[in-house]
Amino acid sequence: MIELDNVGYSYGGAELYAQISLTLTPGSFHFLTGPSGAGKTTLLKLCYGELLATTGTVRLFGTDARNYGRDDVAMMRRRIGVVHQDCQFLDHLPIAENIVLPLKVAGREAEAEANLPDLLQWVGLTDQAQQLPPQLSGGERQRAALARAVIMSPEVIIADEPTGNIDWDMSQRLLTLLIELNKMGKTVLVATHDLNLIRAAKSEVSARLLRLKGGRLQAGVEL
Ligand SMILES: Nc1ncnc2c1ncn2[C@@H]1O[C@H](COP(=O)(O)OP(=O)(O)OP(=O)(O)O)[C@@H](O)[C@H]1O
Repeated sequence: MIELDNVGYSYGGAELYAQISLTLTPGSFHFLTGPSGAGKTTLLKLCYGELLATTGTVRLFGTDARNYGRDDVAMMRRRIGVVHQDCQFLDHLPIAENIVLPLKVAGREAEAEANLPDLLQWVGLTDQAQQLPPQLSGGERQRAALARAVIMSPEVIIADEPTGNIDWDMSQRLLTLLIELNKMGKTVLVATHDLNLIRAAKSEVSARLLRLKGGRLQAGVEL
């Protein structure tokens, strides 16, 4: 469903990578690791169509990412839920409003009201629903960001360092949620520095480890 074929990317200077190939098949679970600055966030952005490859081809749901028009790109992005590194909430809106915002923007208010209680319960934030994002802990914010990412029922979940600033118990809780999503059939791609998290996942899910280093993507790396 997401396919990178000999992809290269440059922000204008030197090439960050050349000839990266990767296929995310439906229902797969991948961890993406590698040193800071290796280009993990950039690679994720290529995978959800936020950036276009400088060379090579990215196919999203069978279509070359370059061929998505403005309307199609909005539709395509609803099929991919993204948990951003910094969560990107609107701080003046209660967390519940932030979570349902994508559905409301899509004009699906009734669905937003109907789905919210179950979703809040799933991420364990029922009691925090009316709090503003700055009032939540790091772990709560990440779980809220995951709830927002899944509210449109996407087929793919992409998470960028979802456990970056949270403690181990919270990290494991978030990992459990990601594994549950994968067991429901969602395709999951998680960028992380946290090798303990990857080790913890190994006994729970059949995950593939990708390592980005020196402009190369190694697949199936052992820890
Ligand atoms: N918008 C941008 N313009 C120019 N250079 C950028 C931009 N975004 C990222 N870079 C550079 O591209 C390289 C890769 O950045 P990226 O954020 O993808 O790495 P990363 O592996 O996710 O790093 P980290 O683990 O620290 O989050 C870095 O050298 C970064 O400075």
